[in-house]
Amino acid sequence: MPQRVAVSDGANKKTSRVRVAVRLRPFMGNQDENDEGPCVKGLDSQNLEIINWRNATETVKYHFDAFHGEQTTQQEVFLSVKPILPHILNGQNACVFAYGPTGAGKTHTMMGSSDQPGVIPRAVREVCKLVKAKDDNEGWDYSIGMSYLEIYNEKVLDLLSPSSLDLPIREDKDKNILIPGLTHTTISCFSDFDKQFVPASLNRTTASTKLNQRSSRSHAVLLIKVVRTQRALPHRQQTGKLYLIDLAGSEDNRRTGNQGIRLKESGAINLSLFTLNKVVDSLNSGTAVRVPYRDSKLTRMLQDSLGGSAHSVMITNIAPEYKHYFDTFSALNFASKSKLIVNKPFTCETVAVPVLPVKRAKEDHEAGGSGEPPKKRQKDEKKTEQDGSSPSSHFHSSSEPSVMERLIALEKLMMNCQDKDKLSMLKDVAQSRMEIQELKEKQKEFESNAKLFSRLTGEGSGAKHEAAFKNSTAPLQRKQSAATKANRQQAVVQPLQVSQIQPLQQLVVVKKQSVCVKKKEKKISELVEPPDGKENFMETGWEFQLDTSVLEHSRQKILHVLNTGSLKELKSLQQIGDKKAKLILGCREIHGLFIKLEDVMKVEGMTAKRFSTFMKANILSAMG
Ligand SMILES: Nc1ncnc2c1ncn2[C@@H]1O[C@H](COP(=O)(O)OP(=O)(O)OP(=O)(O)O)[C@@H](O)[C@H]1O
Repeated sequence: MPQRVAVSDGANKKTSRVRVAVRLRPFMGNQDENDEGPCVKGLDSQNLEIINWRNATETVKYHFDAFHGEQTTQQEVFLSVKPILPHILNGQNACVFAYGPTGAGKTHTMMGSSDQPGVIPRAVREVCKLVKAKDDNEGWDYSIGMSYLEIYNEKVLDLLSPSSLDLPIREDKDKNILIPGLTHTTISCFSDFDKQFVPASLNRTTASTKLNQRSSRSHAVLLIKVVRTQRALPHRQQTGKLYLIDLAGSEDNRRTGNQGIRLKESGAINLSLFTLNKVVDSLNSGTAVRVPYRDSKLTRMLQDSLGGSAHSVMITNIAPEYKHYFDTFSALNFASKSKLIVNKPFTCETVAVPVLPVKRAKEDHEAGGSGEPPKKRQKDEKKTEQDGSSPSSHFHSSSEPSVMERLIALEKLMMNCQDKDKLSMLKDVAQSRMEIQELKEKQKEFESNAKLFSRLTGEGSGAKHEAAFKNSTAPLQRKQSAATKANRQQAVVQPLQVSQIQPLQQLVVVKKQSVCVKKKEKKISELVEPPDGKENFMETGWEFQLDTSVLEHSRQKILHVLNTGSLKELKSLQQIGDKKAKLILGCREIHGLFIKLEDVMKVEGMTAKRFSTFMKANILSAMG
């Protein structure tokens, strides 16, 4: 039985850094309603600058392994990829992926068109050429095979044999990623590949969105496998894999206008890209206990390509128009982070006679930061923070009213935190985004079930069931039917007469129209949380006993702290610790200011019950 071993290749003892190239697509003037010029400009073959959003007379500069300007040809972009291809003939893995916002040119870069073929056809042609050029006297036989799949709505679908079957992703004992059941076809030349690839690409899920007429709704992954077998004993066999990936674009749904199925797809796309971000953060931290590869199918599949055993090239596609400014800025920052990931290539080999496995030098997740000098961008951003210049009017586009707030919040957040905090905060933000998305999905599912339910139960009983449904969704929507309101008012009076509330009477004595609070020595936050966790009158309508103006004043005070408070000020709120305070800051960055107090339930872990406890503690505290 052949045994698979991982042997370190003498020629590749050095680590291999992810090479990051940035490609700027040509300006599409007619798409820019305000007819402004480009916001990004190339400086030379490695450097570019983007307008500083704080002051349009300044720019922020970035340095990458390669910068491809608007006039770059497909062949020139391919030259960034070409050097990694020979490795797959030596049993090593390589990966090329196009990353960037929707409509920025990823599919153009990877697939291209018949007259302007992209990286994928050029790379496959090159691999075929390299295999053909191998000297017979070296004593190895080569075979090339291909698989092609898409990750659509977190499902792995075979594009060569389309079906709705969600294929599993597995890992072998050498940490190679495998997809059992995925079609694998042998190809002997480029035209063999082309015959399979072109029709299979039509199976990929695409749709029209406001930002791209033919937007990829999935991540497309082409796998080219080169197996070489030694003719003589011990018939060593080496397998090299090349992943060529056209990622779906990150989407801001306020601008795509996505709804229904498009919105669901977008949720899955953004979720997997957020996870990709988290993986990059973990790898960069170098001390991560666990790199969250398994949190999305995309990152699970890229596990042996990012921070793993592959030679990788990331092509970040960006668009020059002002309306894409925020996406461009985020994509450039992500690309900057990715420069720090170091891969450790090794050769995968099987032999005909049993040999003891050679232990891989280190675990994948140890391939952390390379200790590159701090990015100049950060320095530039700091400089602009100090000068306090006013934001450019360019960004007050009517189509994107909150971009400025998001940028300001993001920057403020980054500036206020220590490096370690920054990292954990970024992780928290990504985590919250994921959870928010999941909650939204659940809520939608719940709503449609409820609608179906009320339809099934008929007209007469409909209102009753609807009321029941409204009650059960109350923690998310904070809307109350008249029926529930009445119940709550009752609850104000009733509990005062029963013994269960005895401990709380010691805490607060509240009369209508006037407020009188008697406190014992204990901390409010300790007292408002009943020890047995049961609901009591404090949980069900206590605020109705307070003077409305006092109550409103306290609520405004809390809202003000939530919206403007620094980390320290947030932590001074009752029930808010360090982690929650960071999550609130993160939530502010994603969703903007909290319009009403109930919006704080968007924060991860802030359930309706916790929110109610939080409110009680803080209102009582605000009242002194
Ligand atoms: N370098 C380029 N030269 C000419 N046209 C380009 C270039 N890059 C992109 N385009 C054009 O811009 C449009 C959007 O590009 P493309 O579909 O490749 O974007 P994308 O990033 O793949 O978007 P999505 O994530 O929505 O799939 C297409 O019409 C494409 O032909």
